[in-house]
Amino acid sequence: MITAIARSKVNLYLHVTGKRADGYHLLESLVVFPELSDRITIRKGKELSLEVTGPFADSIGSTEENLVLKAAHLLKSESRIDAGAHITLEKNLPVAAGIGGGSADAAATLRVLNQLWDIDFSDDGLSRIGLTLGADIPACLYGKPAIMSGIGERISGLQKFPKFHILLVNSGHSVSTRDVFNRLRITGEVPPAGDFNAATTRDLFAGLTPMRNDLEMPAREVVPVIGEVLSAIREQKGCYLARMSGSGATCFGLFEDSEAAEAAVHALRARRRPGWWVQAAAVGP
Ligand SMILES: C[C@](O)(CO)[C@H](O)COP(=O)(O)OP(=O)(O)OC[C@H]1O[C@@H](n2ccc(N)nc2=O)[C@H](O)[C@@H]1O
Ligand SMILES: Nc1ncnc2c1ncn2[C@@H]1O[C@H](COP(=O)(O)OP(=O)(O)OP(=O)(O)O)[C@@H](O)[C@H]1O
Repeated sequence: MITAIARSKVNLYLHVTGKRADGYHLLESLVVFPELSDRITIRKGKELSLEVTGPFADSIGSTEENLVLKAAHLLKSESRIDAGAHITLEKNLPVAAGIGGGSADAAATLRVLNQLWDIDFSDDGLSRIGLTLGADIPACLYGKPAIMSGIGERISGLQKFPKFHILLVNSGHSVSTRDVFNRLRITGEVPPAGDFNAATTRDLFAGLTPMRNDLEMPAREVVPVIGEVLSAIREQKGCYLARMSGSGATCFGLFEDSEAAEAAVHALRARRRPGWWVQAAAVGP
């Protein structure tokens, strides 16, 4: 039996730099992986099966459509292996929330089954398979601070990266990534790429300030309450910057120390609207 954590993904900025002929968008994004995660447990078995538990188990669609099972079936066919597995997914992260939950789960499944089934695919091989299921899967397979580009397949790790704390707030409204990209109108200049091999937290936060998330405006058309969430985060003492992650609707605030981030969690939980999910976590190199 192998247990693996599937960490949330946050896009600290996300610039859309172009569009491919097939409709997929070219991106440049700094991704990090806060210590908030789903959990995958896999045991060897004859068939492939999945059980979903945890606070957000009921938010996912059918088991057959779960990215965990899709990843397992794909790995099985790509490796032509005759094996099964019993998989349990503890779903702790909100679904369709812009923090990569499904992609993180699929990435963890590929990694664990590659080991459990003795397949020995390389990281690049797993990444190529993962990309066919979701553009965020290569980044989630890498799992460390990185600049993501292309449609998500190009991952460039950062050599130096400081530690900080992140506040995550989701209003409970799920967002379709496809819908948000479809609403996007590409206009204006893309801010120049920064150097994010930052030694200090202050340098990192300062470098992020002129950046943006180009998906915020289209996501706010679908979920207007994102504006209220961002304001509520910005009001918190010690919050350096607030922004939306991925295609939304989860928004984040950046803090230098854990005390300020935890105080913000308490303050927001005390006054939150029903259904708001509020968490804080460390982010590190
Ligand atoms: C927004 C991000 O979360 C940023 O990290 C990702 O780009 C989205 O990754 P994902 O959820 O794994 O996305 P996918 O499941 O591959 O794609 C969902 C839909 O989003 C659109 N899509 C996705 C990624 C991308 N680079 N360009 C796109 O236009 C496509 O319409 C696609 O059909
Ligand atoms: N294991 C899974 N966890 C979450 N969602 C899943 C899973 N498997 C399939 N899905 C489906 O995938 C869709 C997107 O969910 P997910 O939570 O990955 O979105 P997201 O957080 O917006 O991801 P991203 O940040 O990569 O765009 C949902 O419609 C959900 O029903």
